[in-house]
Amino acid sequence: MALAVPMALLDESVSWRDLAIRSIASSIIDAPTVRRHKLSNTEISNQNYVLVRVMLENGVEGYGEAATLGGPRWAEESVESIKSAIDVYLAPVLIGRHAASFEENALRLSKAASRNNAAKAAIEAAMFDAVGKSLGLPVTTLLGGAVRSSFSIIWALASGDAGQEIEEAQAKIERREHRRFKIKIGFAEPSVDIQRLRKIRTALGSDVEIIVDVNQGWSEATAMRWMPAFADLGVSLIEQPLPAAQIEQLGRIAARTSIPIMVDEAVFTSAEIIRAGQAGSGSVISLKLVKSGGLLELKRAAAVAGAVGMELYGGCLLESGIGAAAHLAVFSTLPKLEWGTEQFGPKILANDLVLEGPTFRDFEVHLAQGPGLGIVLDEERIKHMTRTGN
Ligand SMILES: O=C(O)C[C@H]1C=CC(=O)O1
Ligand SMILES: [Mn+2]
Repeated sequence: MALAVPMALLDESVSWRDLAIRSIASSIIDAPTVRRHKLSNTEISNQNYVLVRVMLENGVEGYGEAATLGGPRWAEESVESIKSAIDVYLAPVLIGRHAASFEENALRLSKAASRNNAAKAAIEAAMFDAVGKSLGLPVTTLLGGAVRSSFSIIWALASGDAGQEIEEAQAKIERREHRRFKIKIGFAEPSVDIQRLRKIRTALGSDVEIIVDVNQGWSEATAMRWMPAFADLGVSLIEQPLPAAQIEQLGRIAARTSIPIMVDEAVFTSAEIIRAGQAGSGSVISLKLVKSGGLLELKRAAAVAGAVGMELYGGCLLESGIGAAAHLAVFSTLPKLEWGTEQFGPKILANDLVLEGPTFRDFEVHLAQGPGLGIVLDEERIKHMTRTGN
């Protein structure tokens, strides 16, 4: 099939050849976190990413990042599987192709490998970054234009130690960084989680927003028994209480609770979003690049979710400033984003991977500025954190 030349390239200063993909390189990064982060099914004190570098014929390099959480635990992809999917199956189908043919490139990626969403999203983010930098345009412009440049930003409390979590939350409020909190639960009995939450609620007061993420840790029976106690503590949202596959069961508990349910691990594809919508499984959806498999697909997921009546929440998988910039670029173009975002990942890292990227102030995260994703990598730090020997 002949490749169409995008209109922007009729500007003779950037030729078709300039935007051809010369190389795609991937590397594994192990980045320590400032503290232990616990989920119902795993815990980390090191975040693992695959950093993707797409080099164009004009010498411009774009960056993307695939995040994981606890190896192949949060989802089936691990940094090792992502790197080999990119190197062996995905990169080869894009070399020499036009980087700005985003839809066609996404089709080629989906023909080369099914799912592998984190890997595909990282490559697509890097292509957007490289093309944006080449054209002198922010990625948001390539995605249809931003309707917001800053977002209300949620922080996750996840050490499991109420005293530590209260101190951490109070410091975040004091520094005007966060006043909305998502608390990870489900690694202890609900009665223990309730005690922990009660301490946090008492210390922080009733004005502070509290969301809980169970990460699939409960059964339907446990949820039915304990959700009223969480409602009494003023929890505003319960994320993924049941195992991902239990869409109908989730629908049954959603119908019985006064707390909105957010679907996370249960919905990756648009078809899954529609199924969840039909089953009434949740009234809010967490949007993530590792689930959608690309920036354009995330926009479609948001539209489908909106059409089945779900409100939108800008999710994360503890991305660094690289992945956060890509998420915020897409989130900024969504007509609605009712719940703001939890793209706090750069702040959970002992050292972020970027020198310039999204910034955090006044309880908001602000879009990175400049062409492409607006990020500048901290190459020195990245060199230290790059895994060698693979
Ligand atoms: O939402 C998840 O399940 C994954 C992740 C995002 C924030 C956090 O604390 O954990
Ligand atoms: Mn979640």
